[in-house]
Amino acid sequence: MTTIKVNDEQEIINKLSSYIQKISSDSIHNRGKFYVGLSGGSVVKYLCEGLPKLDTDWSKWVLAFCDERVVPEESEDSTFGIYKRQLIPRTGLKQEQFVTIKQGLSAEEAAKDYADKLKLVFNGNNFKFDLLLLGMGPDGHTCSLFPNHPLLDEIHLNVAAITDSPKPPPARITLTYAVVNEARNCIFTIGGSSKAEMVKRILKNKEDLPAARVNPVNGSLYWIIDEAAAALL
Ligand SMILES: O=C1O[C@H](COP(=O)(O)O)[C@@H](O)[C@H](O)[C@H]1O
Repeated sequence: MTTIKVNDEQEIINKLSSYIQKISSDSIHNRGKFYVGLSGGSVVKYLCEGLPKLDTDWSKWVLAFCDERVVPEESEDSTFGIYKRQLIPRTGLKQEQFVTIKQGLSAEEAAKDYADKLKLVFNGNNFKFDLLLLGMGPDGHTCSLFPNHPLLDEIHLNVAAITDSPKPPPARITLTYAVVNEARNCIFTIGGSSKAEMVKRILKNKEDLPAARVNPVNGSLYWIIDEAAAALL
């Protein structure tokens, strides 16, 4: 694991962008495509500011979601909806390159449908992302994997439904650790003082919280943390 401390959120964006530039270029050069998993929350802002500056062949990108809220695409809570409005118009990306959840389904149905779509883009059940862009909530959750939730122990499903998310909205779908820990690269970006206590509990005290369970078996893990979030380390 590599921990990168930076001064502020602007430096998070700069550092994150340089990792994405390198990993996407290598993936496209070596395998012809770049498979990336996006998160919601604060990661959206970092990506919407950083990605438009990349020098890349956007047509080679395949974008999916580490988790998604089961809400209408027009809702402020829809992670894809935000990228659609704030990222697509500023890059060469097209909507068809995003693997999205189907509208109008229950969380259970949406998770199954999303897993089927991932099977198609990955040509099978081995969902090997080149890069997962992860956030962490102040409670230590990542994706929609929350502390003390039974989904933390899900070993059969690649994509799971959750209908009792402690953070609203309650209905979501999420990648499970079976997929997360198969990724070639995982990058957490953590900014702000509200995350400082949790950063300490995970990186210093080594507590077993959801974000701490991200540990790719054959991949690289990076935590990019700003000064405010790293204050208690
Ligand atoms: O609900 C969610 O929260 C996490 C963390 O969000 P943040 O705003 O604290 O960074 C996010 O990574 C996840 O994708 C989202 O659905």
